[in-house]
Amino acid sequence: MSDSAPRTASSVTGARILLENVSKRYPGQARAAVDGLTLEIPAGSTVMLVGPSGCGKTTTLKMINRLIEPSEGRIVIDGQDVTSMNGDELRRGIGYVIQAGGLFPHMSVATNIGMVPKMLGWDRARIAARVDELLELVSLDPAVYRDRHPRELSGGQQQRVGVARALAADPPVLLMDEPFGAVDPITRQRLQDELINIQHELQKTIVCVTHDFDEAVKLGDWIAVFDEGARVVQYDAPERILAEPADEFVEDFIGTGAGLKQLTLTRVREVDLVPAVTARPGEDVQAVLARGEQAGTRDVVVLDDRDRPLSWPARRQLERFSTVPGERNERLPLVGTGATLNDALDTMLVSSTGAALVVGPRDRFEGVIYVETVMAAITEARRAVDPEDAPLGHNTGEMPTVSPAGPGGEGR
Ligand SMILES: Nc1ncnc2c1ncn2[C@@H]1O[C@H](COP(=O)(O)OP(=O)(O)OP(=O)(O)O)[C@@H](O)[C@H]1O
Repeated sequence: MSDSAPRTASSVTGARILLENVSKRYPGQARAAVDGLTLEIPAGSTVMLVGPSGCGKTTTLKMINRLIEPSEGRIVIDGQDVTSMNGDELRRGIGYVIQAGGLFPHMSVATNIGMVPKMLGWDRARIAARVDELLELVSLDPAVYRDRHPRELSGGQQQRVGVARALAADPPVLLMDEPFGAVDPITRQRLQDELINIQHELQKTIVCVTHDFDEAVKLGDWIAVFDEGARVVQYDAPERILAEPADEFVEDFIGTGAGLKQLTLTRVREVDLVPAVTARPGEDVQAVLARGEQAGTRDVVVLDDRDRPLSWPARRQLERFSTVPGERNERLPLVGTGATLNDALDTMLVSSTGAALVVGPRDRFEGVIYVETVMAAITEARRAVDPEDAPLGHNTGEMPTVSPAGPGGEGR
């Protein structure tokens, strides 16, 4: 992939993608699966493709890495027309994540993750170091997981390895097709949070297909709502789609509770966290309690050697010991900094603590969030998004859906 195009920000490693007038006609089908689609995917942003079953989401996604060849039109990545380049070469530069991870069952986790780097001719030491780095990134302990086989992993862990594999050669673009469709809701929430954290760190360009509108709101910087033939009905920021759905089709698609969905728009990292006194296993309990008193906080969080929360004992519990215990409490209410306030509330409700521990990248402890903070944030007005910032998205022969009046201009 060429490096010639300017990047929008110094930290952005993703590339801009432009679909220009792209169509796909499958043999024997009367209607085009994708009909004259023009779609801009800004560098470093996450764009979610949503719409009813069969509307052309997956076809659109797979045309970007040419697993499906477009019948017409051009696809430009980072200034380079990729429609005519070698497909295998193109795919080595684009991460691809599918449901359930799509791992090769007969290969170890490390071999799965190191596949593309190996094809690119990296030496063994560099691949091994990269595998460990990526396992850390997706919150799996390399020493425990690198030699396991996919069948020895939970669904969520397989999905994490799938993400690590897609990121292996540090591609500027990540394509995801229903990446979290096969895991239970709690694991899905956790994986979404991790993806948000990873994206915060890496700033890739992500195009993601989902059936789940809440997931689109949570993960997307921009959401493209498609109707049949990948017709762009609305392409805008989640805030604006919720506040001003372009037409009844989008309204139906959003479903009920748009007001509540606003809650999914604010992330934990955007609210003020309450600091806690942290302690290490083996520390003198009285010294820790004195520190807490001095800091005026009742929360003591015990961290492991990588700053990950082990337990969150109440003062009374702690007083029963002379030194801080090192056991891990498996039922700690944890939320990621990328989690939404909605998720934070869920976590608090499930654990009935009225508060949760917030962890950042690599599960490092960041602070405590209280239910009061969430309630206060809910009452705050939603963030304003300038409609002019919305990327380009329309189909041939239609008025562009992006106008100063916003993408709703078309149908209103
Ligand atoms: N290989 C194929 N041959 C013929 N028609 C196809 C092929 N793949 C997809 N289609 C048709 O193209 C249209 C778009 O399919 P696509 O899989 O892109 O939709 P989608 O929005 O991803 O659907 P879903 O949400 O159900 O996964 C559908 O009508 C589908 O039946």
